Amino acid sequence: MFNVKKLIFEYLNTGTKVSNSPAVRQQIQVTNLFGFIGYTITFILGISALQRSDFSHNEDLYLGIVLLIASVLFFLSRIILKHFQSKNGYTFSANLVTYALMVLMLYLVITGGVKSTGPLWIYIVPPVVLFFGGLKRGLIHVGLFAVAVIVVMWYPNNTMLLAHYSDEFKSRLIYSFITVGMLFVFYEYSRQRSFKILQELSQRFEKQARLDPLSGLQNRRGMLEKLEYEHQRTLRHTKNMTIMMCDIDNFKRVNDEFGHDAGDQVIKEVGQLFAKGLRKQDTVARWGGEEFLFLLPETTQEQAFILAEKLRIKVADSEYVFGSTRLSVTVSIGIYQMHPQDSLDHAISRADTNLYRAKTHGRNCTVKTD
Ligand SMILES: Nc1nc2c(ncn2[C@@H]2O[C@H](COP(=O)(O)OP(=O)(O)OP(=O)(O)O)[C@@H](O)[C@H]2O)c(=O)[nH]1
Repeated sequence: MFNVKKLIFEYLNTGTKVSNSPAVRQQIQVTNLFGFIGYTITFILGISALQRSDFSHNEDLYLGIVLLIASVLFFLSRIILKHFQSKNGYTFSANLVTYALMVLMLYLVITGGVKSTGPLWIYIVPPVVLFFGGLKRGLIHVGLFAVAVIVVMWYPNNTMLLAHYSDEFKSRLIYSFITVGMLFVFYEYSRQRSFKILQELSQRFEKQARLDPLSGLQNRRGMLEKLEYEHQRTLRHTKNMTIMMCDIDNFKRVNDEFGHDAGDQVIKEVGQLFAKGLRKQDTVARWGGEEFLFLLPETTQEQAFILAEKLRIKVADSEYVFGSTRLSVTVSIGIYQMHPQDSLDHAISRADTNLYRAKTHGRNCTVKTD
């Protein structure tokens, strides 16, 4: 079945794969839309100008030819975008539309188009060039275009004009063009600013959604994403990967004896101590309550054991100060080195089993699979 909706969707999204940025993707969609409107309208107007001209040498013939050339250039921009699905392809395509449009508009101003109505089309220049070129380049293009129109219209003795315009028409045209241009510049500036603020906010929320507010470490969600990524990488490159599950011992007692706030402080400090003791490629996350999960890429369980013992001793040797209270805690750690056939759930549960064994061995110790 002929699916019009799908066809339109595919048409508008041609070339959008070149970028993950919603702003750039939107820009490409508008380029596609403008390209379509551009080449169909110029094509229709071009054909009707040719028909009017009866193919004899008059203004309509030239107008028709210029409009058809513009139509071909707009169509070409789409072909470039489709075949060179890259950032350079998009830039080239957008520049082609921008310059073809500006030259066409200037031609309409010079010749007057149909019965001197040609200049009325110039108002489409500001929105199109600002959208395609962005604020800075767009502003330069609008400015250059306005200067070109002024030069053409006010050149001594109207030497550059083929059409006749009254002085009132020329001045009103340029004033209104500058007003419309400035409004679009302001609109584009506000649009870009709002977009930037929204993007920053969304990035901040995205980051926060992966962080544990108490310890500042990754939370379960952030860690699961990292685990998934590392797991895939390890499988692809047949590398070692070890995980460690760690739990603060008798933590209930810390809460009961010193209060929940003191317990929170201990979780935070132990977390920071862990984070400081790791290499850049390792990750530690607060997995839940007083539990931490370590992800150690390219590490065997023997290497992990050395690290775990170092961290365990560091925690035990540290003093945690809460007001006038000084307390110490210990941790138990379960290690598991992943095998290629292991699922993540299986690996985590095996690390958990080793942690349980550490607890039953009297706590404050590290257990790996024998
Ligand atoms: N202060 C504080 N306490 C928490 C937090 N999350 C969990 N807890 C407490 O941690 C304690 C964990 O207790 P248990 O699971 O019995 O384990 P435990 O006392 O550490 O004993 P073992 O694990 O067997 O060594 C509970 O009292 C929880 O309320 C937290 O975010 N802050």
